Amino acid sequence: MSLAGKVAFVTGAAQGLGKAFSEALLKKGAKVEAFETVISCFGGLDIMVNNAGIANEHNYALMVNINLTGVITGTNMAIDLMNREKGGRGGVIVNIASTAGITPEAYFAPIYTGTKHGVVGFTRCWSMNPYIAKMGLRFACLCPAFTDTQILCSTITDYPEDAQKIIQQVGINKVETVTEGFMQLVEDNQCNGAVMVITAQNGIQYHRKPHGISRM
Ligand SMILES: NC(=O)C1=CN([C@@H]2O[C@H](COP(=O)(O)OP(=O)(O)OC[C@H]3O[C@@H](n4cnc5c(N)ncnc54)[C@H](O)[C@@H]3O)[C@@H](O)[C@H]2O)C=CC1
Ligand SMILES: CCCCCC(=O)/C=C/[C@H]1C=CC(=O)[C@@H]1CCCCCCC(=O)O
Repeated sequence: MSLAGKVAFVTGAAQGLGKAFSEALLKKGAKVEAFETVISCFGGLDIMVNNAGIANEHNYALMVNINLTGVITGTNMAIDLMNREKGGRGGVIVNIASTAGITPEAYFAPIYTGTKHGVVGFTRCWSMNPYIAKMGLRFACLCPAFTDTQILCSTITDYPEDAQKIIQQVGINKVETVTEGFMQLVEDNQCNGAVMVITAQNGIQYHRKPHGISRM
């Protein structure tokens, strides 16, 4: 997908990965906008990134609301705006999960892990929907392991030694590597249903191979 002139919306773009994703999209010529103005200013939406998330095991209602309900709400709103059958231009929806959404390895974050499993399942399910080809939509899920942003300082302070052990085992991703993987998901038009895993040890890998929407 050429990104020149495309309109993107990234949730949680004030800092961390959301900010890096927005900057990478802008560099390629996309317009990164606030949701309220995408229709009035740019006539539509092409790229939706549900990125906002927190790590707070003490307030599970808030975390489920932001990490899972937020992704579902953002996806539903984007589908409405992007659906070709309803006058939209089609496009891609990228949901940001975590390796915690695939393999639970740390006992201290069961709720965070649950929300991210939800994001992976939700996104994969949409990618298999036979109607999305007509709607002109594709779906992908990005699952980074620990990455060098502020979220790392959150709830893991409750279990600093255990967290440190896991972090030492799996390492810490650079934001640049995660952004590179993210841009692959956005730019590859044939990529639907990808679940991309990014670790410091193994770099960018696909947990589930993408399938082209044309073959559905
Ligand atoms: N940094 C890491 O180790 C990893 C992060 N992730 C995921 O990546 C995503 C981005 O996180 P990071 O950039 O790392 O963390 P971060 O803490 O730097 O950024 C999170 C962003 O989400 C926004 N946000 C939080 N609650 C919000 C709300 N209610 N409404 C709107 N925005 C809200 C914040 O303002 C912030 O801009 C999250 O979904 C996180 O779970 C996934 C795997 C690893
Ligand atoms: C190997 C796990 C990588 C998890 C990457 C991630 O999303 C990290 C987020 C953490 C930042 C602060 C936290 O409290 C978050 C969760 C910490 C551990 C999650 C591990 C889940 C698991 O793999 O069991």
